[in-house]
Amino acid sequence: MTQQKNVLVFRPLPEDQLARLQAAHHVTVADPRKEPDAFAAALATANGLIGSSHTVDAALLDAAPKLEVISSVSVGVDNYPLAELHKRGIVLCHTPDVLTETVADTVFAILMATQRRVVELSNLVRDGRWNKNIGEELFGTDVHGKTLGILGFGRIGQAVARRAALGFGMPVLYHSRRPVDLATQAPELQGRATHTPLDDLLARADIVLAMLPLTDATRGMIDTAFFARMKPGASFINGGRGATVNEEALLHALDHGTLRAAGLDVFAKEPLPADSPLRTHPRVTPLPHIGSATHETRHAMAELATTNLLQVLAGEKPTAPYDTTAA
Ligand SMILES: NC(=O)c1ccc[n+]([C@@H]2O[C@H](COP(=O)([O-])OP(=O)(O)OC[C@H]3O[C@@H](n4cnc5c(N)ncnc54)[C@H](O)[C@@H]3O)[C@@H](O)[C@H]2O)c1
Ligand SMILES: O=C(O)[C@H](O)CO
Repeated sequence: MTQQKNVLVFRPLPEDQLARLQAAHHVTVADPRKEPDAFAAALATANGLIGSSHTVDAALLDAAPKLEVISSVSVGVDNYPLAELHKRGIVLCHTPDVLTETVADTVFAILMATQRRVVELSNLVRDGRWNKNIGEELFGTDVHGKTLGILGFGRIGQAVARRAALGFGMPVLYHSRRPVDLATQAPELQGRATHTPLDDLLARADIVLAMLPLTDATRGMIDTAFFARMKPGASFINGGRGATVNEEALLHALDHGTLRAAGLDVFAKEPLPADSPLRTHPRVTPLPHIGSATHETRHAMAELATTNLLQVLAGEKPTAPYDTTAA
């Protein structure tokens, strides 16, 4: 039997996963947004943290001197100070793979909605403004057969590429630091996805998808020069992290450049501030960070995060550790 430890749950967990933790450990549930004092008190004795969407910094770690593991209910790890965790020997775990296909579905939904103006035209019907056959000023742009350029050709980027190439006959170009070995990683994309220098990708893609993690290298990477190099009339989709994009540059490209439209699931600041022009821009389809937000997938993420936490607290190797030395 594992020694009982102190676990701090900082975002709601499904009941069955909470019960798994409670069966093995002393568990405190305290959301820092709602119960900052209870959260701070539990932090002082916590051996394990589990949750998501909360920025962990060195000061928080100082207040958690017994911490052995943080189990994030997310695949992205940009909320965590990786070097600090490594220095302090705190294990970080995350939830890759279980959300890949769902996020790829969401990205494809935004892509389709953006190209075919689905939300805008649905609102026209809902608002009682459908009083004649729509004319070409409201036509969309084809998806099938168009060229998709992907930055961030990892698990989710490749899952989107499969939908695009195999389902919609779209040639896929991808840019990454090194070519992906399609023969071993994604054989079905051989001959359908091509490693392409960034300039070339931007000049040729009809739709550019960013599916990047937020790192020092990717923060603000999608800037004025990036949009200026995109093919005139192309669209931009972001399913990765908002802060990889300079949002002023994006707005400028929409209003004064040649960007046709943008579909965004993520923003530099979330929830999107009420005064953000991206909220109401006629050629932006904004979504409230719903990439993985299905009942099945959110449960699978919570289950994997719970398993990771229990494994580390039992002295075992977790199913999905994150390498805190990785750049
Ligand atoms: N919108 C959502 O709800 C949602 C859901 C899940 C994940 N995400 C985001 O998507 C990201 C990707 O998830 P994943 O599971 O595919 O991760 P992954 O690690 O499998 O893929 C990320 C890819 O980006 C590449 N990359 C990193 N830095 C780069 C750079 N500077 N230039 C070019 N390529 C670079 C990596 O080599 C890797 O191939 C996550 O880190 C997260 O931020 C968003
Ligand atoms: O990284 C992730 O898993 C998603 O963005 C949800 O936070």
